[in-house]
Amino acid sequence: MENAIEVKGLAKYFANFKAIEGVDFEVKKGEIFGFLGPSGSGKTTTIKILTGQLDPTEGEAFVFGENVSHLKNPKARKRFGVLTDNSGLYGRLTIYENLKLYCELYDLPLSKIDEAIGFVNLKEESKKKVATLSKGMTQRVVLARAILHEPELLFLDEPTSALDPVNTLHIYEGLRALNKKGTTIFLTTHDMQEADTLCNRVAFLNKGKIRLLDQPNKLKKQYADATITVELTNDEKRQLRRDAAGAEEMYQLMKDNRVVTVHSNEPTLGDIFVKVTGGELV
Ligand SMILES: Nc1ncnc2c1ncn2[C@@H]1O[C@H](COP(=O)(O)OP(=O)(O)OP(=O)(O)O)[C@@H](O)[C@H]1O
Repeated sequence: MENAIEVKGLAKYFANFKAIEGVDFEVKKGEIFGFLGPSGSGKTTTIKILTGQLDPTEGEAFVFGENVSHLKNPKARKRFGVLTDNSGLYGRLTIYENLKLYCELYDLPLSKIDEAIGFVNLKEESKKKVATLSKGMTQRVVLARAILHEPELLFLDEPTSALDPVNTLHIYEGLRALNKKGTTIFLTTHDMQEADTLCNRVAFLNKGKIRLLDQPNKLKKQYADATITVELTNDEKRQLRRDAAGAEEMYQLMKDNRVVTVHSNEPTLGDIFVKVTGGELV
């Protein structure tokens, strides 16, 4: 499968401070790839390099085979969409008018505006001025703008950080639909649940370095402990090992009709992150 993104030995120093160092990864076309890490781990710095907003100190990065140093050319940026916190919206214009400006810039039919506004669940607010919107609404307008031209690759920096649970789920649904239509998604988040729900593969970033990279399910299997928890009719919770002795005990408990529930002790991505990095996810 062709790669949408390739990163080799990437580093960014701010004076003597190493924001990221020795970062290597690839994102395949069609993937939703999660770049996960706590505040200050280097997620935004990486997105800024990948979208041509910052030059790396060392290493190389390619988007659709093109060195990102060429992305200063606006035409080259047409193939991707970006959602970061620097919104670039016009406060005195309405949501609709802001999106119309972008339609004109990208030479898109105005019908795309309604699609994008529906995507982010803002139909009723479309005539409101952006300056009057809440943080979560503004975040959704920025997302609408990022997907307006149905980019082949979408960079999302913490896309749901200001959203309520209902709109978060709405955005997840929309992102999955967009991905099904062919958009590759590079997503940064510190929300491990979000990453687990959306991503095909995740990279754990801590203090500027990638510590682990794989599919969420593989990681959970790899780090699962060898026990299951059985809840019994007398409210007792018993830990059974996944071996012959555990199977024997389970057989007996089931035969005696004492089993209420059985749970595998699978770790969350958050548990694995803390285990691997020794750090907290804040
Ligand atoms: N322009 C800059 N000058 C100096 N230091 C910077 C600059 N930009 C980022 N840094 C530092 O680099 C580190 C990584 O920052 P970055 O914004 O990439 O983190 P992040 O993982 O996106 O964090 P958050 O989740 O809080 O957005 C931080 O310690 C930050 O203070």
